[in-house]
Amino acid sequence: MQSRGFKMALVQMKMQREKAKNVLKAHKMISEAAEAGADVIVLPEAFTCNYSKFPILENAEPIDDYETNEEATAARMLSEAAKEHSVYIIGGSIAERRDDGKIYNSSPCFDKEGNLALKYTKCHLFDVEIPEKDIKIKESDFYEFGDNFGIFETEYCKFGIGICYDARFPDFSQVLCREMGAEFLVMPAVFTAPTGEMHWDILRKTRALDNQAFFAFCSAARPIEDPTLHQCYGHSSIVDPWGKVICDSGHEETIVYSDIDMTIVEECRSQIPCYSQRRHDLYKLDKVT
Ligand SMILES: NC(=O)CC(=O)C(=O)O
Repeated sequence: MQSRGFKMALVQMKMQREKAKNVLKAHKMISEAAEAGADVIVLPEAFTCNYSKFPILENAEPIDDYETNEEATAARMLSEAAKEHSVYIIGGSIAERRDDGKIYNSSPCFDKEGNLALKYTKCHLFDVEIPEKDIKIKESDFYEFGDNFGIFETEYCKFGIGICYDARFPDFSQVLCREMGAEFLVMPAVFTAPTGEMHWDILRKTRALDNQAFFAFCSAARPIEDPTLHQCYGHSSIVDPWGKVICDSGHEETIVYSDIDMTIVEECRSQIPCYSQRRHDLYKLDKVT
């Protein structure tokens, strides 16, 4: 019998420039969350470095052979922490260097035995220019595009994984939920503060509502005291399938917890039966891979 209740922790850590310090801090915060009773622990996007071009390249590491490759310090820490505390870890994201020498933005997810159960690679890269907000970012200058979907199966539910900008693509989330059975979307993120101000709240609610699923954003904390670092929005949060925000962290370094009851998904989908009332005689989702 599937267990439908669990505690989720969103680790909103403040990153520094040095990878080793970030890995150490992530381990400490994971341990704190596990000791507080969390069953599923989520980290932010790019938690090994402050989100910007040069630290990302310098801090890249392999993921697949994390058990034997000495360079895989972050992935190995996540695996060991998952096993040590017997928790699921959705490992934010790590700049992943593959054998071809190219860098990907990948989210490694570990089961309670510390096995790498999923590696999802960000498939929508944030290439945008908004002059009025002084934002010019071209992630595709330093990351390659991913091409897989991320379903992380646990005894609680299937989690659908996306990273940051992925949240802006409704059909991506719909494929995860409607085609692949995810009931809980989890997106590690470091939205810019101005774009977060404009869209974070709308996006977290609409992705939950249009899939009648739980939705979590896990951000880094905003390093206000050092303007040379990436100023992300913060506000790690969870929205339930009815569109209600059930926790929100603000922008300081913290861990936010929520007790999740997955039966709300069935309740919501049966009371407002959008799933069964879709007009597939008129339109369909087009999943191509
Ligand atoms: N940084 C991102 O990937 C996305 C973001 O900041 C936004 O969509 O806004």
